[in-house]
Amino acid sequence: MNDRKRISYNEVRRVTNLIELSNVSLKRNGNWILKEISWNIQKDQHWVLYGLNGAGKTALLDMLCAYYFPTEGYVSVLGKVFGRDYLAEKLRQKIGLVSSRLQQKLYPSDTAYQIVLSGAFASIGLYESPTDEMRQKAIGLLEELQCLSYADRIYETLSQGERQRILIARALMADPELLILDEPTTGLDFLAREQLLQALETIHLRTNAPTFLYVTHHVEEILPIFSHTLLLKKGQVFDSGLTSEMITTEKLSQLFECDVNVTWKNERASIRKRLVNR
Ligand SMILES: Nc1ncnc2c1ncn2[C@@H]1O[C@H](COP(=O)(O)OP(=O)(O)OP(=O)(O)O)[C@@H](O)[C@H]1O
Repeated sequence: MNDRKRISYNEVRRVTNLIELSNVSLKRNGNWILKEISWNIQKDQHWVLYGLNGAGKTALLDMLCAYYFPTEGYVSVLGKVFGRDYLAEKLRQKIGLVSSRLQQKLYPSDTAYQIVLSGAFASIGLYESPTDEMRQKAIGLLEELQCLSYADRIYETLSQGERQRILIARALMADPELLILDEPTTGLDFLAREQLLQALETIHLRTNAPTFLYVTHHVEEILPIFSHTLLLKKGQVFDSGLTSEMITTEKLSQLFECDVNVTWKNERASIRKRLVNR
């Protein structure tokens, strides 16, 4: 008799799903901020989380990083089931996070190099002695992201574009399985924005590239590498699926409840509000 362990469909599904949310709702201070969110992210997919101000993007990210626990529903991130497995710290070490909120927590007097190195320990500030291997890796990342020329500069003296690159290098120090970029182009001019997006395309080509989750309210930032998009509206999933099917004139006009025109050129989208004929 074959007594090999039978692998159930659910087990297989949970191995390929990097993130799985099923009917997730979140209540804060008496308000439902997220309502019945169901969302699966598989290892070979790169997602955009798209929604207007106040849609619930930050709340959703905070949940994925185990800062919030769902009021209702099932959440599994990188194989850790919320409520069953011990989470928070260990999980966050496997998630690279680039966000303006993280930027505010960093010590502004640290050098860019120190901030990148601190990513190896997932710490704010550098309290442990980095190994030679970590130092080499940090230098390699600074080189890859074209930040070597300002590696010894104090972080607060860097431009916003330079800071974001440093944060990406820091996030990659721990070889994350998931890289969350929360509106990483805020405050960047269009050239700095394009340079940052180009850096993401380069990271995507690495052999151990993480899965991307890119949060934005600008369709112009959606790169061809972002295969899937979730449209979030008022704390609920408006729709989700292939980016080419989500970022369309029809879909976004419904999402915004106003007539917009979405055009695609060279695999990049742009959006305009449709003018009313006078
Ligand atoms: N702790 C809280 N208590 C009550 N309401 C909250 C709390 N946190 C967030 N909210 C509300 O939930 C809604 C979603 O907020 P969230 O910050 O997640 O939106 P967002 O999509 O990230 O917006 P933005 O693009 O402007 O950053 C907002 O109306 C916000 O006021």
